Amino acid sequence: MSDPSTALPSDPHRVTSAGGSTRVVIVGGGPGGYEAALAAARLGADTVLIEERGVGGAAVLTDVVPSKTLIATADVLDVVGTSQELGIRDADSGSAPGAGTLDVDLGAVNERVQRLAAAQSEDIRSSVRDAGVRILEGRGRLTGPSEVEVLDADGARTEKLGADVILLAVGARPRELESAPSDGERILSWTQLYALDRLPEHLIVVGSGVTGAEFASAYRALGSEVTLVSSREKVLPGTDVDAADVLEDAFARRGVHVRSRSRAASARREGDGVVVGLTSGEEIAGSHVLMALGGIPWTADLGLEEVGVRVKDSGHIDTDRVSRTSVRGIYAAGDCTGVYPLASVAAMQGRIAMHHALGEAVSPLISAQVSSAIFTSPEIAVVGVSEQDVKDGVVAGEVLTLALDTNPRAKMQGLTEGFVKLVVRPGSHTVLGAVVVSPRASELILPYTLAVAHRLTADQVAGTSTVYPSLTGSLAEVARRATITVAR
Ligand SMILES: Cc1cc2nc3c(=O)[nH]c(=O)nc-3n(C[C@H](O)[C@H](O)[C@H](O)COP(=O)(O)OP(=O)(O)OC[C@H]3O[C@@H](n4cnc5c(N)ncnc54)[C@H](O)[C@@H]3O)c2cc1C
Ligand SMILES: NC(=O)c1ccc[n+]([C@@H]2O[C@H](COP(=O)([O-])OP(=O)(O)OC[C@H]3O[C@@H](n4cnc5c(N)ncnc54)[C@H](O)[C@@H]3O)[C@@H](O)[C@H]2O)c1
Repeated sequence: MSDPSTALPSDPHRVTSAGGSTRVVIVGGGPGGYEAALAAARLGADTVLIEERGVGGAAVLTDVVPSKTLIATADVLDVVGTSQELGIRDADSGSAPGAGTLDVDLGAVNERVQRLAAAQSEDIRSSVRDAGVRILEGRGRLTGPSEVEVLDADGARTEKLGADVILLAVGARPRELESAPSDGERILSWTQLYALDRLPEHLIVVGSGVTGAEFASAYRALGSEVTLVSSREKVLPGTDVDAADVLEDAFARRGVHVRSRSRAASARREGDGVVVGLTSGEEIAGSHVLMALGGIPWTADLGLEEVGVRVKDSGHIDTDRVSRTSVRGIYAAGDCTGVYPLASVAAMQGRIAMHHALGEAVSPLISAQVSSAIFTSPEIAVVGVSEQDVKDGVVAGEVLTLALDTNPRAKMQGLTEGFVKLVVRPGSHTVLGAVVVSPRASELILPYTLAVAHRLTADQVAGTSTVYPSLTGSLAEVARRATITVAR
């Protein structure tokens, strides 16, 4: 997909209601839906948001907010657990502090997680309502190209809404294996983890995508024994290979057992624990298993086929870069489109849809400018063109990497893991992409995201003042080296 950078005019053929303001109906109240609702209301549309489970969506209630809140606790323990070199000792034993000497009250952690998620959901509900959006509880379903019905929990229709513009932002749910049905106690999906009140003794995590890697990292830091069942050669398929290597080393150092090239075939309860069967016939015993096999879009019973909205084989709704579906007036955003399953992208797609539908000029989604982070220890953040794109000949680029252990601040903080990688265009040295692997990489990636979005050159990044000592010094330093090396 190529990404034009110029703004597109709004759809000149878009439908508007006769007379009054445009009627917008949004199905799904996650980031795709609620950000769209806020945008539509601000643009003067008569806006209704239909949500079945809770405003904020899975992002706020079960996915992003809960996982990152849990990880906040895990991060503290990870720092403490690697603080021996900094001279920190356990007061009683004098030994290195860590999982063995510190206790985690998982009940308290999860109580905090759930409180925060509920509060965040309520905050969003209030801002959406205050913006003038009507919020309806129930399940939305298309009954025509400009009509949506609302069903209650028993499937009875409570309302039928006419719409000039419809946005579908229904998200996705965890994929399950039939031979490993979750029971909410020991065989768990990621949405069920927060009901645990005691730390699993031995958590088996199946799936080494972003979700599996984040939970494996977090639960190990919290003190569980962790086995990660990875179907691939390396963890985090599709991520920068050097970053995946750093994470595998970090897992090894922290005692996460990675079972690479292993596929789970089943999971069952046995006694006080679980047994995960691999396709090889081998079995792994643990106290709990987390199935992290990716998501399935909630598109099956949405009336899409009847109305003619084109759906891919995967169940995702087919959209273009301004979030239009194949049916005029119907837009889609977020995980149900499968474009880039991130909360930040869902929100962007939702806003873009509303701006387009309501007559504002819009910039289409530019995937090459999307930054994302994996919240493991250390974190991995990426933006733009990857080294793999360069190797595959998709883009001409030069790649420079600088290990973080040369950075003075990293030395002071005792950081040994991580690096900064920059991809620049040969000749112009325009910054095309970057990877940062370090604590708080999710924060450190922003200067590179700005550089990619605004086509800054490595010289401009290198010439920007950085604080001494700071990890950002390495962001400028690798850019400096890029200009010298590439110029040669
Ligand atoms: C464990 C985990 C951690 C993640 N961490 C991050 C992260 O750190 N950063 C990041 O950017 N992304 C993260 N993601 C991805 C992020 O959660 C999703 O990309 C995001 O939730 C997508 O937003 P959405 O609006 O498309 O859907 P959702 O957040 O899934 O919301 C969709 C809503 O629609 C509702 N709905 C569904 N069908 C109907 C219907 N028929 N009628 C009414 N309502 C309906 C659902 O109840 C749901 O509330 C994470 C994902 C997981 C699984
Ligand atoms: N920090 C973040 O931004 C964040 C965090 C979590 C998820 N997400 C988003 O959610 C999306 C989905 O991530 P995910 O990790 O949930 O799903 P995924 O589809 O990326 O990964 C699932 C993994 O499970 C493996 N798998 C499938 N069946 C298996 C089996 N039987 N045995 C062993 N392994 C098996 C797959 O090969 C795959 O590698 C990501 O692309 C990401 O955008 C983002």
